[in-house]
Amino acid sequence: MFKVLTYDNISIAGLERLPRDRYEVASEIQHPDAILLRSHNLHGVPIPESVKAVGRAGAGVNNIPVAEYSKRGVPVFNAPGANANAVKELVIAGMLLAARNICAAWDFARQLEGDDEVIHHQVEKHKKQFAGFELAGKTLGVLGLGAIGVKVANAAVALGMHVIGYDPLLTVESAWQLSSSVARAASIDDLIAKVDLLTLHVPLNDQTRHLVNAARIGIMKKGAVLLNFSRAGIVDDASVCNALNTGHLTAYVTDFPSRVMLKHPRAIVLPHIGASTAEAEENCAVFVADRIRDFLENGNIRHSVNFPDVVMPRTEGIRLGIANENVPNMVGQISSALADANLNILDLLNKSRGELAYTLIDLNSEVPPETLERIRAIKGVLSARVI
Ligand SMILES: NC(=O)C1=CN([C@@H]2O[C@H](COP(=O)(O)OP(=O)(O)OC[C@H]3O[C@@H](n4cnc5c(N)ncnc54)[C@H](O)[C@@H]3O)[C@@H](O)[C@H]2O)C=CC1
Ligand SMILES: O=C(O)CCC(=O)C(=O)O
Repeated sequence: MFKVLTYDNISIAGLERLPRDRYEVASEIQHPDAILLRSHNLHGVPIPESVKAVGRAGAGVNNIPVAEYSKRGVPVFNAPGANANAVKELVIAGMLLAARNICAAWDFARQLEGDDEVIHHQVEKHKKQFAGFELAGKTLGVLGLGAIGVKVANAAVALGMHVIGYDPLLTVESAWQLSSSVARAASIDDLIAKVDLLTLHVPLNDQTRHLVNAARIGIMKKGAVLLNFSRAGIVDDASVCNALNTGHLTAYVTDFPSRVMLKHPRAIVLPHIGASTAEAEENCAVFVADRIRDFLENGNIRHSVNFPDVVMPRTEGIRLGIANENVPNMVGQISSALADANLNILDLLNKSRGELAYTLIDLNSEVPPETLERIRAIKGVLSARVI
């Protein structure tokens, strides 16, 4: 039996990918083989010795200390693109909420009193304060053209907007998906200086923390709208607050509320619901549960954020999965240990990614415990298990 510890609300469709006759899945469990989570913060949470894999049912992994798991030879999986459509739809909604002052107009309408004639009179008298602008013809800047950014850019083109994008690490896959109408900015500053609305779709990391700060807001057009459905921390909220106060920014729309933004009349703050649709929750949970299962049962790695993709079809025999540092002579030392135990290698696949590597080896017979311990003791081996 494999044990899977869950945090957060994981879609049942995903949990059902882990059959009950082979998996014990619970929110409280001792010695888990894997952790399945959404936004729960794992920073500072001790890593149980037993954990072999972590699955993030979503895109962002800034809630997971990936480097610490890497040192332990534990792959962290996510679900790239599985919730992108949900976020795209909320971003489009966010642009419309801001452009048409929908939140303030709704608040106004809900507090009206009196009979229909009075209400009608009040509506016609005051509606001018909620006059907005149309998205068609406006310029949208999309920072980060990954799974979400590409979908947002293409949808904005379909709405008649001019779209400019910036992503120095644009993948070939994203480039294929992106509308040819999307123009390319030369830099972040070039992008944000040109746009009427700016939407952020980058991960939170050391390069993107406070990427939108007072200096950058200063070069945005007066009256621009900022949308942040990426992460708190990418935007310096205090600077955005100042810009909203002076009118330099017309609106800030986000699903990452903070104290300074909560009650601000020009901020539209939502709970973190970008990915909260039945479809996205199911897509993410199914995607990542399948990856966790394939890793636990076959040692295969697909869509890990820290290890390379290593997938070998399962044949007869015993399989060894070894995570190691990407340094010379690892495979040589592992092979020697196996040869000394008189084990014959049927198949072997070794791949590296940055400082890490992963090796799958199919063998003709059982690995003696002392051989496994010898492999684990090789300098640079991070984890090794018989599968
Ligand atoms: N509000 C919500 O509920 C959700 C928020 N997110 C957030 O959105 C982020 C993006 O998600 P995806 O598009 O699925 O990820 P992705 O990995 O497909 O795309 C991210 C893109 O950002 C680019 N990028 C990285 N650093 C950059 C920089 N400094 N400047 C410009 N581009 C940069 C990358 O090259 C990549 O193309 C996630 O990391 C997560 O933080 C994701 C899903 C749901
Ligand atoms: O699970 C969620 O609702 C959070 C989604 C998210 O922020 C992500 O996938 O990065």
